[in-house]
Amino acid sequence: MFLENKINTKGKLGWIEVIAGSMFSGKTEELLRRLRRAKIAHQKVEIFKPHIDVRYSHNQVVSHDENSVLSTPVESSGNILLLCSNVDVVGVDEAQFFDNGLADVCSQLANQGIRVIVAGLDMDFKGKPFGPVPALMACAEYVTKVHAVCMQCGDLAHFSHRLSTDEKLVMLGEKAAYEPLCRACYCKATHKNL
Ligand SMILES: Nc1ncnc2c1ncn2[C@@H]1O[C@H](COP(=O)(O)OP(=O)(O)O)[C@@H](O)[C@H]1O
Ligand SMILES: Cc1cn([C@H]2C[C@H](O)[C@@H](COP(=O)(O)O)O2)c(=O)[nH]c1=O
Ligand SMILES: [Zn+2]
Repeated sequence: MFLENKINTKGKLGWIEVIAGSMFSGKTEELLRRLRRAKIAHQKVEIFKPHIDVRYSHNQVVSHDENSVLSTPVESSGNILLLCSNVDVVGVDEAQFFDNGLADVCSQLANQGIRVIVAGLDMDFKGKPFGPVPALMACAEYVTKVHAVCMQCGDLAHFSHRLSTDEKLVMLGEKAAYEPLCRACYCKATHKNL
């Protein structure tokens, strides 16, 4: 389990944590757990999500188990910088939907002494790196890869298999639209060779 350092000990800078994995792997729950602990420690926390993520709520980060926290929807990563004065911890969910400036924004926040915790899909439904998440994983001090349970065989899953033939990169949805699969079951489902 991830245990946090103390914020800003002896004038040190902040840092970046990334929580990445497939759909249903517990990214949002882990993000909410870390943010809850920061609030218990009386740290000032701000939470952001991309404005296009209206799946459960316009202004809340919500997990598949319906745990939630208020958040600010933003149109671009640059808005996060503008909205982060006097903050100890910044949380970002659904990072895959942000622009490629997100890694730079998170680095700037960390350089200002802020702890930045980012959650997002590392791969899209085709198994390709998704948006700014891979770059963030490269810049982060701490990367936690979480896994779902494969809906076909029960192994660890790290692919998000789309159940429709829709080819759009961005298609919001949950269980009716996607299933988490392990590598073997994903290859079988998408007719890729092992
Ligand atoms: N196939 C699955 N594997 C793991 N968890 C699942 C699965 N299907 C539903 N869940 C539920 O989803 C929860 C994780 O939700 P959430 O944190 O929102 O995931 P993520 O943000 O990674 O999509 C789990 O605690 C579990 O109750
Ligand atoms: C794989 C994949 C997913 N999406 C969408 C589907 C959901 O709305 C979110 C992921 O949410 P979660 O909190 O990780 O469950 O992303 C997409 O638009 N395109 C994709 O390829
Ligand atoms: Zn499987």
